Amino acid sequence: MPTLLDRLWDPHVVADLGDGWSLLHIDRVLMHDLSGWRAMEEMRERGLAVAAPDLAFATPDHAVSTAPGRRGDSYGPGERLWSGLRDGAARNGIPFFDLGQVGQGIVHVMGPEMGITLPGTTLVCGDSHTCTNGGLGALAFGIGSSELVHVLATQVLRQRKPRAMRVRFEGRPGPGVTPKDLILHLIGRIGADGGAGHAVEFAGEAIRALSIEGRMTVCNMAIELGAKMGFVAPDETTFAYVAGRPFAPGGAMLDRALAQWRGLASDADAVFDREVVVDAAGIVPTVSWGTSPEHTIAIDAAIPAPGAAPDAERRAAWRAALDYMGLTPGRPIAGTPVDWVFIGSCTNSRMSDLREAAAVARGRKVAEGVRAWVVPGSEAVKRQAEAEGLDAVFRSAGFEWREPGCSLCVAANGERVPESARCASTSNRNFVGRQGPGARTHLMGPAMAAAAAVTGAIIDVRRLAA
Ligand SMILES: CC(C)[C@H](C(=O)O)[C@@H](O)C(=O)O
Ligand code: SF4
Repeated sequence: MPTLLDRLWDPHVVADLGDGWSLLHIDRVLMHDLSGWRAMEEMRERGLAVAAPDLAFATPDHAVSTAPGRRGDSYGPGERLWSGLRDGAARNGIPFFDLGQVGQGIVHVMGPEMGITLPGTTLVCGDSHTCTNGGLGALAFGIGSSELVHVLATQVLRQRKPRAMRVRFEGRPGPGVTPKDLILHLIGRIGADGGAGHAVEFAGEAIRALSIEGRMTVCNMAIELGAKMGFVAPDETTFAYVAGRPFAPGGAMLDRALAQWRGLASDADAVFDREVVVDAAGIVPTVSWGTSPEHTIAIDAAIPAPGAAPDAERRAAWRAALDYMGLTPGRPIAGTPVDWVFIGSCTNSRMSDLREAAAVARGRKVAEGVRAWVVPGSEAVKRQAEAEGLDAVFRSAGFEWREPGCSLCVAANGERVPESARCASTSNRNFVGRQGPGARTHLMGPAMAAAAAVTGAIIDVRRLAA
């Protein structure tokens, strides 16, 4: 009767600490320039050694400039974080993927792409979107700074086993409906706390049909459901993705791994603490209108009125969100003009995302008065996109083609959407001030964001003539 959560969790339990707590072995640690740098500083101050440097990996992503020709010191305040991460990694014998090298990128993009993330592994990072790696069937989750120091020093971590939740996307979504729409729709339906206290297994026909990149987009936003962990059972699609990657096992090791990985699934009679079924065929392109990822609506819907909120608390939240976003209830969300477009972030900056956006941008022009950025998720994505000529497609349409990093997703590197400007964004959080003080964010998928760029407004990409 075990669930996939049991099969991922139980083999990693080093000790049962009672009351639902376990001491877990951690198989992989990823570090970025904000949390990773700080953890290694603390290790040094306390005279602690890294227990297993060969299981840890580091790359700068948050506080580095993404301007063409950037260097580690291009963004002044980030220079210390970039060099601190580099020096900390060197001191501890941890591989560091520097700017301009394959392996550099948003930490959740580079882990899977380098074969660091493997099915069945426990993987942690001092970053809430670590759940992205669950797209490969890993038990991956974000941890706090003291936990990160603990893992680096001991390779184990004290954790409470979450409850098991399954979301089944049944049926197949229609043309023009992307993984981002699946997850935005789900969060809109069950709320930003819909997965709180749970680990979410994403399943069903629509999930099985997704590429690994699509599964990562879905798992990326598990945290926006309040779940620290989200994952998909690995299958042949997963195994084909992993094989041949730089840090993935090969030869006889791969055969042994595959034999194990094939067992990573929930039993047919597994019992979940919570189960949600979604009709994927009924989902249309979805966008956010407010300041929480649960504030999402179908592209053909009207901006909601606070009076329609389910309770008093949310009525107040909706009112404040509409005010911040400068939107009028009752008006269609489609047709809302945008000033900025951001295609990037660990949600949607991989090859499939850029291909999807480029297909819309090809032969079109960014609307007048709109600034549109494409920020590839990693150096490898950037090189591949350039090899396919996607950078040229974007550039000739008037998009800016930039260097890999988090950039406008969180505005931690000096890049920001100006105050009051409205941005169509492929990222995962539309919080107040997230893309810059006073900036207004609308979450959507890459094709929808590209469509907003070329029309100057939020629009149903399916209405753009081919
Ligand atoms: C800065 C980092 C710790 C943070 C996170 O934990 O997610 C960031 O990546 C984000 O997306 O808000
Ligand atoms: S791209 Fe955005 S969500 Fe992802 S790690 Fe960077 S800041 Fe966090």
